[in-house]
Amino acid sequence: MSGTPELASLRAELDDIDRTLVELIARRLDTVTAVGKAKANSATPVRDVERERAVLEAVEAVARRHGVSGDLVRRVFREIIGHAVDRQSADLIATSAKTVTVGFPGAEHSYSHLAAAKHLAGRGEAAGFTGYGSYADVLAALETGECDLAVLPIEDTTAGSINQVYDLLRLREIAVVGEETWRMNHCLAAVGDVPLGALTHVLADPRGLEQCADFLRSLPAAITVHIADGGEAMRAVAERADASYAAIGSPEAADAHGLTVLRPGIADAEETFTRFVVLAATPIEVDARVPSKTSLVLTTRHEEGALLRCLEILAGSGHSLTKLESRPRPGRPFEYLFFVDFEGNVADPRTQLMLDELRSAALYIKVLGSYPAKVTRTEPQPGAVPQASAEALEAVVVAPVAAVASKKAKRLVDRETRGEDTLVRVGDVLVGGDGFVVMAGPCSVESADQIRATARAVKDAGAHLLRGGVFKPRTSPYAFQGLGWDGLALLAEAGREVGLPIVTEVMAVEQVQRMALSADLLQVGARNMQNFDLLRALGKVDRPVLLKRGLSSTIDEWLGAAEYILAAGNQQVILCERGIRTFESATRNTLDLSAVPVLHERTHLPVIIDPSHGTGNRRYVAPMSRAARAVGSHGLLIEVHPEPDTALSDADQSIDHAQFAALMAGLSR
Ligand SMILES: O=C(O)C(=O)C[C@]1(C(=O)O)C=C[C@@H](O)C=C1
Repeated sequence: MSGTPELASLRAELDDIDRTLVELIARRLDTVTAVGKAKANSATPVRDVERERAVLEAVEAVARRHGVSGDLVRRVFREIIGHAVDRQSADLIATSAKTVTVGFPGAEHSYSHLAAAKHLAGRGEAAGFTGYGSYADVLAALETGECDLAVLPIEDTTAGSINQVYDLLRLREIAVVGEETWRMNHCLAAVGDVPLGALTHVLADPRGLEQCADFLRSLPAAITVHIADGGEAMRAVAERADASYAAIGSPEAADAHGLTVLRPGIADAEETFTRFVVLAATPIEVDARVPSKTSLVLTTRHEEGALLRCLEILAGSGHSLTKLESRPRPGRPFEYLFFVDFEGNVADPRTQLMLDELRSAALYIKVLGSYPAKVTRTEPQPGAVPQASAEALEAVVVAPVAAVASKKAKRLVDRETRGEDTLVRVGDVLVGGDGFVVMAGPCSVESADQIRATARAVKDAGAHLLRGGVFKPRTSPYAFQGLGWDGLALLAEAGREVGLPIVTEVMAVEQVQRMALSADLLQVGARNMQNFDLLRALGKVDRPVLLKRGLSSTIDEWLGAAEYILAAGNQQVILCERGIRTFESATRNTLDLSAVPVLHERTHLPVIIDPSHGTGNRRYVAPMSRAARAVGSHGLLIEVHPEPDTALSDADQSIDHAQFAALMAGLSR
């Protein structure tokens, strides 16, 4: 150690003070843990904002009496109290004894790595950390089980939201299980104590460059070099060992690579925080006493004021919105989906009720998860969530969620839940309400020529959607099974050519995501009506679903199947009556047209009729189409083929182009 004996003795005294400070922090943490246990025994919420404010005011007053900056002491204590809340929350959440593996984007000592380490320290769990090359790579590691948790940056207070992460959250089957914040304290570091004027290159990640733009303008001679993250920039500068190269990153990364900090705190904004999401393969249950947030993805209905209605449901039920982010809705230019964060917990029956209401007001909802909140309002706002009474909280803790849910008599499909008719938008076509929509095309897509010819013919006759099977559930395994994905490409191309949205059957869970990319309406066939895994998977995509009635299903079973889709988040369901099995053998099935008025009474969902399967005989398709219209259905699904007698499937019930044109003319009479 360098310096005079006096300096050495003063430093020894400082070491002693620092040790005492840390020992006192440890003692405070022990007491905080005991306070947490006392709260757990008395159903008291973990967070007490009033108490925190009192603690901060008290320590600030002490600081002032000793001539110490009140602001400094407030900041230090905010960190300490934040950690106390983490500890108490973690004690209420079941954690495993094993070492948790955590994936993060970038190199060691990147901000994501630092935030991940901070988060795991807050949970009091042993962890191993692995850096990955991209956000998608981190999530792939989570999905394969290589990591238990993933930590990704999602927004920062100067450069805004990280869209790529929002898009991944929408697409992947992952849950948000936590959040973390990190104060970005960018510094400039190099291999030695070089004057700034001697620097020729500054390495940094794009967001770091954006956040330090003003500072960088003071180094006009230096070229900026984009690197994936600050940790990697520091590593590269250390490895290069060239004094004219500097890096922007955290002081922790500079330290770890033995670099000299040339300038600390170079970010333009005084305080830049980044918020990170913590992700896992499955959601967690958060104890009702832990201050929690819930994240979800939402698509609004095509009605005026639809977003406002959703926000009113949140606010009206006492759930404070903490973030609303809009992103483009894939496949729908200039339409948006919304990412919503609010203070609340899906384990709370009040939040469940609010979500049920939201589900029926929105078109599509995907709940990403509930998790202990880190970023909450510190000051109570006017109109903030009223503090729940002790009895109410006790009720939350005691009432098992399943018991509350099972008492619910109303379902999302029920008319009582939603008075207005649901309008389902398919491409630019609205199904439901007063409209009458005709979907027509071959039973199976057989060739490019066949589907193109029929697409043109049905369009010219006035059809609104093009149908065509590509995966065919046939009674015999030896019958034509459809052209598969190649067929879908032909159908999509034909639909595009004539300007009609397309509908086709999805048969398996694995097909759902891929099919949703090109089909405008996903059909569930009669044989799959109670394939609950398939229904749940369809509930998780933002694409409308055409749900055919099962061959031997009652109306109630059919609505139960639709409920699976709605309950999983997707409210865009059209029901399709296609005939049921009865003793009558004069027709292939018995077309139950009485289902239409029954359904109008019982559900808000649109219902259409398939007279082709319903009768199995082309002679009856036109009369039953007229009857379907008369009875109040919202549309038709009709099989049309250029040469029905040569059709590879359902030849008997297909009509040709001229017959379809006549049918359409007959409908308008
Ligand atoms: O006093 C409490 O209830 C505590 O749990 C302690 C403490 C703190 O660290 O001071 C922590 C969390 C609460 O929000 C308020 C204060």
